[in-house]
Amino acid sequence: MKLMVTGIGGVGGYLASFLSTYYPGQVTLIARKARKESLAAKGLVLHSEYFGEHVTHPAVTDTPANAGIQDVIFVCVKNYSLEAALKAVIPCIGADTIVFLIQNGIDHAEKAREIVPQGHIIDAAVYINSKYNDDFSIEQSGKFARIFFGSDDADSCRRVEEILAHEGLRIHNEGAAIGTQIWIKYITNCAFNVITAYYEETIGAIFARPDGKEQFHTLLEEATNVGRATGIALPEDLVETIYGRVIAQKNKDVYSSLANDIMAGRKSELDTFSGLLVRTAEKVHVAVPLSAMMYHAIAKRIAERQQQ
Ligand SMILES: NC(=O)C1=CN([C@@H]2O[C@H](COP(=O)(O)OP(=O)(O)OC[C@H]3O[C@@H](n4cnc5c(N)ncnc54)[C@H](OP(=O)(O)O)[C@@H]3O)[C@@H](O)[C@H]2O)C=CC1
Ligand SMILES: CC(C)(CO)C(=O)C(=O)O
Repeated sequence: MKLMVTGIGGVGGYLASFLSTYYPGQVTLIARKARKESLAAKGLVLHSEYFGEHVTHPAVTDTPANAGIQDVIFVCVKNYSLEAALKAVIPCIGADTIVFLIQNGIDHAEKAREIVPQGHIIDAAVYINSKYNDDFSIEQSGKFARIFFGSDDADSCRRVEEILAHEGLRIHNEGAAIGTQIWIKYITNCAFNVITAYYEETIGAIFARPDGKEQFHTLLEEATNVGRATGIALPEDLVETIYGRVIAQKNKDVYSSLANDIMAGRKSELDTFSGLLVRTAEKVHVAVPLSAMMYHAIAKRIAERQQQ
């Protein structure tokens, strides 16, 4: 079997370590420059609270075409890198190749369909806290790594389910109903990622603010209202379910991928979250005042920092 992972950061690094543990000799990583050199020289190093310590040695290349047609390509880049990453792996996509997308957001599958000439696209929503370190090792914190995935192609979903059914990942094959999970994750991100980026504080510190929990709840409500207005089927008690889950979360000493990127001065997925939410809200005539306020405030802060 030929498995490829492109985007060897927090999420892709974890998944690549998981895959190369169970499928040694069958995994190729797509990485560039210093990351590629490091992965080739030292292997892929994972420090994971959930999966343990692993050093694996999958093949690494910055020239995907050399790896040939793949069975599954896991695309783990940020939303804004999707187009470039997909175009680079087109030579590896045959008629039967599964292109498994792991991005936060709601528009990446549609974008991917326009780029990928053949094969089968599977969309996924991942719940994990993982990042890459300066030495390109991967650090996963928390006792969970969960993936919901699906598409209307049941055969491809079953093939991926068989590949991923191992300790170190909790998997949920949602089939054609994946859109609901994509929106549930998106709503979570439009609250969790945006509020941690707005305050540049951990979710625990935000909940200790007098209005922190209420603001988090309002962000969930706003995003849920937008989702429903677009016609997506969402559970009746969704806001309370997500709110309750995050309130009950044991480790609250965490930011989000968005907050981490903004605080580190890196390019971010702000537009993927509140930017797109605010634009969609306008189209479907739903008021999202808190999301809009936080979006504009964060965007302004990023622009000001870039000018300094
Ligand atoms: N991190 C987390 O805990 C979570 C992240 N997510 C989502 O998962 C997705 C991935 O996030 P995350 O893993 O954090 O991202 P990272 O920034 O950690 O990693 C992205 C990786 O993609 C690489 N990359 C960028 N462009 C290309 C390209 N054209 N070809 C090949 N590789 C490329 C980058 O390498 P380079 O240095 O070469 O640019 C980097 O290694 C995002 O949509 C995020 O929102 C979801 C849940 C949790
Ligand atoms: C929900 C959360 C915070 C962790 O899975 C996330 O998706 C992110 O950090 O991007």
